[in-house]
Amino acid sequence: MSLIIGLTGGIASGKSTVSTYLKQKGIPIVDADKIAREVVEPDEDAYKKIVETFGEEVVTSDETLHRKRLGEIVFNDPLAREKLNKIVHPAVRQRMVEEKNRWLNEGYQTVVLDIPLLFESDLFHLVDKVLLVYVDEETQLSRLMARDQSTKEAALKRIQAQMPLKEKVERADAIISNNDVLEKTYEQIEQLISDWKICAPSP
Ligand SMILES: CC(C)(COP(=O)(O)OP(=O)(O)OC[C@H]1O[C@@H](n2cnc3c(N)ncnc32)[C@H](O)[C@@H]1O)[C@@H](O)C(=O)NCCC(=O)NCCS
Ligand SMILES: Nc1ncnc2c1ncn2[C@@H]1O[C@H](COP(=O)(O)OP(=O)(O)OP(=O)(O)O)[C@@H](O)[C@H]1O
Repeated sequence: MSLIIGLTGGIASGKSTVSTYLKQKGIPIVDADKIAREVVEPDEDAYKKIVETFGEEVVTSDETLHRKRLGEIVFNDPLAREKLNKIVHPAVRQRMVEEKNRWLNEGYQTVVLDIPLLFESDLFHLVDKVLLVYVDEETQLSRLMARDQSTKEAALKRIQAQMPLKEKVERADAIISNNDVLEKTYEQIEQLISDWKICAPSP
């Protein structure tokens, strides 16, 4: 029996921290953020649509996407964000499913789909269980500002582009609280591996 886990949370809640730990245990991770970068490389359809929609100002001198500039546009304008999501999300979903199926075909029984917008994009049908990484609002804001070297205003805009973490809590199958030191987070992951009988070893 396979187990597909949807790993989610808010921005800077600690999804990568959890997925990195699980990866070290030999569990395959399908990373939506990574795929979202791949599908907007210059030779991809999504790239062309983004440039048509947002103009040359979102392209750098080496023809790659100017992520900072595009981020400034879409995190300040819900309609622009909706347009970008409509271009990028279908391609991301398709590649996530392909990647997950490849791991299953190789004989892995547990695959983790790391999807920041699992709730917002209603992607429950892709997973068997939802694992939420939780932090309180203050911690989320300070970690986001520190990691991205961003202002409070910019960080809040990004947080507010997502469903509040407190609402996500109610719909998750399990929650990892990442407010404390990393050691405490790792302990909770170990407990979850045991509770959900997660099969770590490669086939
Ligand atoms: C706007 C973009 C260019 C900004 O790039 P940047 O390098 O600054 O951020 P990065 O991609 O690393 O995303 C960081 C985090 O922002 C949040 N985020 C990204 N896109 C969105 C979005 N459309 N809505 C809400 N939150 C988002 C996620 O929590 C993500 O983990 C980029 O985020 C993007 O292309 N977003 C659209 C695709 C998308 O929704 N990706 C998220 C998962 S599929
Ligand atoms: N328990 C912790 N204690 C201190 N710092 C932490 C802890 N967990 C994560 N961090 C830091 O907080 C930041 C956000 O963590 P991480 O990148 O894992 O979040 P994320 O949910 O994957 O973010 P994103 O949504 O942007 O992809 C990082 O700089 C990370 O090093």
